[in-house]
Amino acid sequence: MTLTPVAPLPDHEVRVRAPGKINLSLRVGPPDADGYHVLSTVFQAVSVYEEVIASSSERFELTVSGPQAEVVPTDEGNLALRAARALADRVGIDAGVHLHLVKDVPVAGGMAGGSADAAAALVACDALWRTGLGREDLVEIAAELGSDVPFSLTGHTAVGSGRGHLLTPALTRGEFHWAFAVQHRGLSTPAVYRAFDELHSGGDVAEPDPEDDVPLMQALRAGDARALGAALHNDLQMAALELDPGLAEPLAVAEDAGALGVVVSGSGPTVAALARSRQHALVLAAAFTASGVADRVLTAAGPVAGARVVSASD
Ligand SMILES: C[C@@](CO)(OP(=O)(O)O)[C@H](O)COP(=O)(O)OP(=O)(O)OC[C@H]1O[C@@H](n2ccc(N)nc2=O)[C@H](O)[C@@H]1O
Ligand SMILES: Nc1ncnc2c1ncn2[C@@H]1O[C@H](COP(=O)(O)OP(=O)(O)O)[C@@H](O)[C@H]1O
Repeated sequence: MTLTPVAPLPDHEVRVRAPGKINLSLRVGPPDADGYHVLSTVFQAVSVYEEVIASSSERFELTVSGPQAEVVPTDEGNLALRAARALADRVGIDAGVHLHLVKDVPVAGGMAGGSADAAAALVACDALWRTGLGREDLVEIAAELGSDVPFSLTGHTAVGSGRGHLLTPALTRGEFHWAFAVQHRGLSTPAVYRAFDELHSGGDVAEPDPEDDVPLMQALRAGDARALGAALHNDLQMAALELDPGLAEPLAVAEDAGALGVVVSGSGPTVAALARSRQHALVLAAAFTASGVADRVLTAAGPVAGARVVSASD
């Protein structure tokens, strides 16, 4: 494809918001030749947001603010910067960008904050540089950046297969309300997958079967929070608990406080508790706070949309 990008306008700025996610179900199969695991997962985007502000610059630059800004890499390891470079390479644009990340999604928390930043950077730079690419092109670049990045673009609720990057939208009714117990200590995603492999070194891992999530999909379609709570599932939870045994505490606190269901989010260590209502989510959050089992406590609702432009100035 030959594209002739228009030079970015000076002082042009684009703001994009992208959500964090939880895995309502995460079923993990054996690793493939590259060490990646075949997944069957159900993602839900929740109303905890990253904001990426992209502005014209001759260089690729990045600044970060938010509750854990000091632990976020600002060099080439930052997924948002990698996303901007990947898009520039794809369209052959000879320009840089300044990205400012306003982070709210927990860092290394299993809620895909870095993926949200990458998706937001793609959408922001696409608008800034007026690349003319289609949505499918952005999804393709997203999948090269990380397994969770396509979902951060898409949002809502979706079934993920392959490495988690092949998405099918899921039907849902109404809103679900969540409380999150966040740990600043974080967990490394590759380390949790390695711990999963060690726990299953006897070779007892089968290909994940989406049929196992039929009750969960029915609960989503019916908007039945109680049935959803009973169907939450995470094959990585035991591995996360092995690496961070302290996670048993927020899991127990949420159960004692009457959560409809409680699960480690993705590779953890964030613990997600499903509430009956917005009000009940505040009750669960108060239980997390009062028991001192979290460094930070959040409430949110889902599903919400994926990465979207919120404002653009010419
Ligand atoms: C566990 C999950 C569940 O949604 O999310 P997080 O908890 O990280 O948010 C994902 O599978 C994480 O996706 P993401 O964080 O994008 O992973 P990637 O950058 O693609 O890969 C990071 C590392 O995770 C492992 N990995 C990732 C995906 C996958 N299907 N199998 C894997 O084994 C590999 O060790 C890989 O080197
Ligand atoms: N934009 C970013 N925000 C946060 N972490 C990032 C970013 N880019 C790269 N990283 C690195 O990726 C790691 C995991 O990122 P994150 O997406 O927050 O967690 P998770 O994969 O658990 O959902 C971080 O510990 C950090 O070293």
